[in-house]
Amino acid sequence: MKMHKILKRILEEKFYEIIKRKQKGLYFRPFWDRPIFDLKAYLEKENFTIIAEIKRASPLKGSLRADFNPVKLAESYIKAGAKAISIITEEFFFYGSLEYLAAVRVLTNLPLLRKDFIFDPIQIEEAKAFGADFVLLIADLLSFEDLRELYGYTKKLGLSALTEVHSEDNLEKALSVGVDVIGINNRNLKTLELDPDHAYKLLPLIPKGTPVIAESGISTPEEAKALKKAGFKGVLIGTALVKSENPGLLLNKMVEAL
Ligand SMILES: O=C(O)c1ccccc1NCC(=O)[C@H](O)[C@H](O)COP(=O)(O)O
Repeated sequence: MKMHKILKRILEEKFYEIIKRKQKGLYFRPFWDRPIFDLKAYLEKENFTIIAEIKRASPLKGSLRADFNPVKLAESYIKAGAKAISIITEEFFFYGSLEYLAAVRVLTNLPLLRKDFIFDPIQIEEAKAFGADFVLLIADLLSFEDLRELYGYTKKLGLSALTEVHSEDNLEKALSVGVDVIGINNRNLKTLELDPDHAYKLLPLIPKGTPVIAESGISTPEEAKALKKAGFKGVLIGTALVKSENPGLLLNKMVEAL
């Protein structure tokens, strides 16, 4: 789907308005000219990638941090050695924002993930306009046709996708679409229950050449190290970092432990 020029203009206007309001004194422009990003190649090049998440709240736990500041959090992640940053942009349940994505984009060239519930190609356009390098596509929430369309459109825009699965059926769906990076979510989106060992169970079902990221409920350096040893190419960590007294220190301990 090609973006209509009026829509593009609306997004640009919105972008400038937000930036002017929130980041006085700094110069920004939409990030349509970001280089093409290949998540699979990036994960293969890196030894192990910790994707540190900027997550203001969760539907179950509410606000995760009283002094939440996405820019400060991102700065501490960058300093601590994060290899990528995930920014939750969903507004109503996670209190996220596309503004956070744009604000982090200007801080770093690290790969940025727009983490949201993506159902429509326009959300992928937004992701690109606000500076993301890759988006989350949740196979458990999309039909085969929708996943194929959104995945294809993501690639067409020069972005990458982290395709998340929880169930074996949805893993098969993602593999038949031909996605190149899989995230296994330890959280069951039907029940919201967390099983920290779930990712280990699905890993053997994924072809060797497909990098796999373990997601949710990971909170210690030992857990990250064990996942690396088992063959995961990275982990996605939110709550444990955001709730930590010193997110940068905890992340650095994880990085050092690998
Ligand atoms: O985090 C939640 O409570 C949640 C509830 C419903 C749907 C999705 C949810 N989380 C989204 C995520 O995928 C996590 O933010 C991400 O995997 C990091 O997990 P964690 O380290 O456990 O915060």
